[in-house]
Amino acid sequence: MCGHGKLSDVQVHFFGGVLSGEHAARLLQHSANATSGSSAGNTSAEESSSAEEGAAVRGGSGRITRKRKAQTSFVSECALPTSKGLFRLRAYRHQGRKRHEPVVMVAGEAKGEGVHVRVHDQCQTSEVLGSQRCDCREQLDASLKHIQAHGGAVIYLQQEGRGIGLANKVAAYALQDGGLDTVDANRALGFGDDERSYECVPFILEDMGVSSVKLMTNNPFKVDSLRELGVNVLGNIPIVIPTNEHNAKYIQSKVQRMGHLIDSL
Ligand SMILES: Nc1nc2c(ncn2[C@@H]2O[C@H](COP(=O)(O)OP(=O)(O)OP(=O)(O)O)[C@@H](O)[C@H]2O)c(=O)[nH]1
Repeated sequence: MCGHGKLSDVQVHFFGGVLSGEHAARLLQHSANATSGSSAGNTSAEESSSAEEGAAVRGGSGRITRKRKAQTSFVSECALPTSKGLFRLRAYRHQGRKRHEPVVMVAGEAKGEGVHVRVHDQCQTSEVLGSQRCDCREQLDASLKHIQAHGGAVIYLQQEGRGIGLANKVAAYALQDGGLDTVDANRALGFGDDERSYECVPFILEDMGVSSVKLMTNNPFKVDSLRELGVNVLGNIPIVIPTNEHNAKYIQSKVQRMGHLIDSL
């Protein structure tokens, strides 16, 4: 990208404005790296490359790339006492388009038909740093409390920022500080609206002996994605979290632009 010209020549146009100079160049480089699969320099924190895996294939560009077979494996399980009660924590490793380590919090008998399951994606800004820009931490807390009461599982995936990674999410937040909503901010950075993949979930459920689920979510796209992967989703359990002054616009964007429903799907 920067083979010709100077950084100061680079401009990124986005809804409502133009970024220029080194910042724009860096954002474009991030976007290119993050969308180029396993090439070196990937910027998603949870993504890593490993040349020894999979078969070498030649892409349309003539570039040799590594095509990996998606694979999930169980690693171990331990007891996990928490402020919300005692859980079992199951750890997996997944190697696919992105490499990550899914974990599952399990309470009660989580096997067979109609198990209450939440598939939750990492949000360090709220879950670790206490951000109120979103409702992710509250959704995680509510899900853990729910499975303590009813039995079930929370599958926690390292897909920060709807899969774009932590640093890119901060860049998206910066654009939202300038007026874009969560969808347009992703697009301005060159990402899709949602870059998450749930390809490890069917294996994890099968490994746990879960044959069908009631999914704790307000997101129809998540239900459709899991059904397309072969997960038997019997229905959803809405997770309704009161909004605050900092996340009201984000929640509104999730409903208006990403099809989230507050009532039953
Ligand atoms: N790119 C981006 N990611 C965000 C933003 N706010 C939260 N996230 C990420 O969004 C993911 C959670 O997705 P949500 O759309 O809030 O909810 P969901 O999981 O699709 O739907 P529910 O199951 O109903 O919670 C987590 O990975 C967060 O890190 C944002 O403004 N931009």
